[in-house]
Amino acid sequence: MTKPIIQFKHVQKRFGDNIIIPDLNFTVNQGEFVTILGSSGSGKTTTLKMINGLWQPSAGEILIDGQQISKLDQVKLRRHMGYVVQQIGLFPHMTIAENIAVVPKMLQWSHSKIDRRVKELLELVRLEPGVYANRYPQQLSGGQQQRVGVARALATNPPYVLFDEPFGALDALTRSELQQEIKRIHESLADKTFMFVTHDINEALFLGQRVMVMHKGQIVQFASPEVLVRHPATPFVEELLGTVQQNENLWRHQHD
Ligand SMILES: Nc1ncnc2c1ncn2[C@@H]1O[C@H](COP(=O)(O)OP(=O)(O)OP(=O)(O)O)[C@@H](O)[C@H]1O
Repeated sequence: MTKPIIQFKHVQKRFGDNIIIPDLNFTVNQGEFVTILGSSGSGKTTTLKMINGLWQPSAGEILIDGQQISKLDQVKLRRHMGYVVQQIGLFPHMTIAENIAVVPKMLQWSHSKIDRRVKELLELVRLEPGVYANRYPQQLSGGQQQRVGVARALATNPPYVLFDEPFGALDALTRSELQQEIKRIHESLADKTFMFVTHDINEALFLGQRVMVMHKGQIVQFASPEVLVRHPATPFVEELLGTVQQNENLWRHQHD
């Protein structure tokens, strides 16, 4: 059965006089993998930041698991949401194991519980614990550091994980590997809700069970990849999909 887990009801966000998001309405169900796709400045990051309570909406309401976000304890809320960003933000003076263990330590988990969890997470993101646990971030490649970022976000087993362009700075091959990993991880963890911001349409279509297309602070289409490709709702979506086709044509042409 589908259970609404993140709901936006007439959400507006303004910075000063600037209305960035005029009236946002959507529902994400428990266990879904939703990608948010849109041009630069369309409000993707702002939407994610309102989900984890980093920013408050200027009007309207956001419900997390049926409860108004404004009434929830903000620290607890953030601990229930993993957050993975492009600038991973690993602490350079801490080992990989220590980086993953930051929040569990704050929550005063026992040493043995932390050790077990770190090992489990490193295995989940396919970094051999014996090799990587005691290394420092600068001894890892960009892709490996992103894997640590994912492990850290999952450390306390949060029901929601938010991703903000996590693979934006990686080369195409590493990016594609990590996309497959993140899809596998979502499938292997029952009932986790993933929301993933990207401006790469291929990434959005590959990862998302549904894709939310944003333009100028509004949702122009929120549908499965199949529906999006077959029935683009607006000329903007058509244009986005057209860029994929153009790239393919270019690639084919070059290899003819
Ligand atoms: N703290 C802020 N103060 C004022 N304006 C802001 C602030 N944060 C974001 N904005 C504006 O809000 C709009 C949406 O920004 P947001 O970061 O959500 O876009 P985005 O879709 O994530 O873009 P990108 O893909 O470039 O990261 C932009 O026009 C941005 O300039």
